[in-house]
Amino acid sequence: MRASLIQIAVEEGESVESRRVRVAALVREQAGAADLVVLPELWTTGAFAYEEFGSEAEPLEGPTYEAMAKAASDAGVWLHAGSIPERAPADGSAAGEGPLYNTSLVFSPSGELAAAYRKIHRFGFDKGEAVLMGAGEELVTVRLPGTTVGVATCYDLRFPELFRGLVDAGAETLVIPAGWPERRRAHWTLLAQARAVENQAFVLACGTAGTHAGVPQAGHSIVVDPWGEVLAEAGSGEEVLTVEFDPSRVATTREQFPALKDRVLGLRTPQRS
Ligand SMILES: O=C(O)CCC(=O)C(=O)O
Repeated sequence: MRASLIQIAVEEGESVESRRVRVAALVREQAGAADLVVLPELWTTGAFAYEEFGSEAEPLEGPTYEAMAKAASDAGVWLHAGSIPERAPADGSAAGEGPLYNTSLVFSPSGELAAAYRKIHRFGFDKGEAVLMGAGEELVTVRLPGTTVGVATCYDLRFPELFRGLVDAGAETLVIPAGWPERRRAHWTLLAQARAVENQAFVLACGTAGTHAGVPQAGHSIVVDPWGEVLAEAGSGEEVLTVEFDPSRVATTREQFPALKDRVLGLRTPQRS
């Protein structure tokens, strides 16, 4: 399987619509070069452009959905289109001013929506996404030819129990769009490798480049194999990182070093008297 992670530069000088057109062209360029294309988190606005989440929010099937569905089918690729600020319907049925979510979209090579994932762990503690957006509640996996993909978004990377849930649901390849800041780049690399090793899974983690809302982005998108080896890593600028990997290595790694079988579930904390 060949995957291309498109590490988009999110800078303030470019409008959302221009970036959408530019990114769709980058996806189309992957025709014949990749089976799976991955984009970063909230690349329309930037993950730290909190003021724009509301004004640039879209319904699930909004302009980014339309552009990415078409780009996926034009290129004939599976496309993890990163995430959008989704404005959910107000009453669950009609369009309106409902809550915001950080929602990832995955398209099949015919441009059908294969999965949507609302980010479960919201970043910002007492500000930003954590207060502006709602929390997703469901783990999401998608079956691709040759591998089951488990999806997670950015800050989710810090929560190993989410990934164990994905593994229990059959995930073999973990795809993580992000807008990770440069300030904590060491955590990004370390956590990507940790999630790969502990889950004996491929990790494809795609970040952004550039600076928006005053936050320099880490870039350094990374692909890690089930043994924890880094197969490919981007630099800090805009870049398409293409890698070839063999998804069957997940099964062989899990057979040859069957640590996942030794999990002890339901551990109890000691009672203190
Ligand atoms: O956990 C971090 O350090 C970064 C998380 C983040 O930027 C996000 O989830 O948008």
